[in-house]
Amino acid sequence: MTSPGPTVAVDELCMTYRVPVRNPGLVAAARSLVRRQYRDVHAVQDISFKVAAGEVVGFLGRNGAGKTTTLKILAGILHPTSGRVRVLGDVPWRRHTQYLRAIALIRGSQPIGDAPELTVMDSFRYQQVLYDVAEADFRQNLAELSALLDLDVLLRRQVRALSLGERMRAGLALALIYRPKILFLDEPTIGLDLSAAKAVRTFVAEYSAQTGATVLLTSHSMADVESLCPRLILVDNGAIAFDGGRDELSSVFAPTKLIRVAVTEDDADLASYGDVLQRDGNQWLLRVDREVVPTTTARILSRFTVADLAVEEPSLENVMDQAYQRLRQSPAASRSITR
Ligand SMILES: Nc1ncnc2c1ncn2[C@@H]1O[C@H](COP(=O)(O)OP(=O)(O)OP(=O)(O)O)[C@@H](O)[C@H]1O
Repeated sequence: MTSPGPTVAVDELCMTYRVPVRNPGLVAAARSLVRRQYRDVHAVQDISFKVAAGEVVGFLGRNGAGKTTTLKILAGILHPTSGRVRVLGDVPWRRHTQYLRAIALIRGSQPIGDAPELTVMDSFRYQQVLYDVAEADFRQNLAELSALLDLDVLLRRQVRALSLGERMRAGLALALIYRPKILFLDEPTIGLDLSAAKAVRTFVAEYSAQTGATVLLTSHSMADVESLCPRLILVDNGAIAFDGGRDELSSVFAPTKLIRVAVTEDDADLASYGDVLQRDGNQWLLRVDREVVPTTTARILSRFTVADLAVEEPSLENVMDQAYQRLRQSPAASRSITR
């Protein structure tokens, strides 16, 4: 398989689901037997983006934005309604064996396969056969993954008896035993406790750094996004609302910064320098428009005796909250529901 150009190239991708609709009640149920009505849900509308080899990209958006649908198309599970996609130079939904052996889709909601009666070790052996992993590679990969994900204690247990966090650890290792070049991670830390989520993040970062794997990650956890993704693609109503770096996202969607300042004067009043978010004695937390930060700090420094001053970016959570509020008022694309 050759891979000319970007690792992932998505061009004008659209996906429409046709879903049956009916009014509640017995009469409507009987009527729907004779004449079924449908509506179209445009889950993905004209999405285009590229991802280079080794990039770790956060694919973000509100509930129902179209993230999982896009990842399923990239992973070859869904055939899109229209558009062009190349991943590693291949068309995902053709499901070439070579392609399926180069990618992994890992879903936090269903981290492990369909055979809960197998032990974890049997699941690994099954995966080895399925993905044609040579015995020596299998042993080496399993040893490395076991050490990183603390799997030894799980290998002889039945999949059905694992907790969610244990399933996620085992699921990640199962997906990576064949060393995929691309990871599609759909909410990999959903439902995990703090330390389990941190372990998954650390592991994903190490895997991509060690192997140069490309990662496309959806998550509602800003801790995941913050620690893993230098680049963010924000989708809304099935369309791309933003594609760029974290700082750029802040400047687009959060037009303010925070100035944290401590002055020595007891009677100082800084209320006229910005919105006062907090005041604790001589310490003030002010919110000011981004473009006036330099002049505001200069004015504060010249007017007061400043003991400490720091300019802070709003947290990613805050930026995303502002982005979602903005998109709620003016969606990136208005999803048309046709009947
Ligand atoms: N199999 C399906 N049949 C019909 N509609 C679907 C199907 N799967 C998803 N949808 C609809 O497509 C839209 C996008 O769904 P998708 O699961 O891609 O969103 P998401 O961004 O992953 O959301 P979340 O953050 O809640 O997981 C939603 O309106 C959803 O209801």
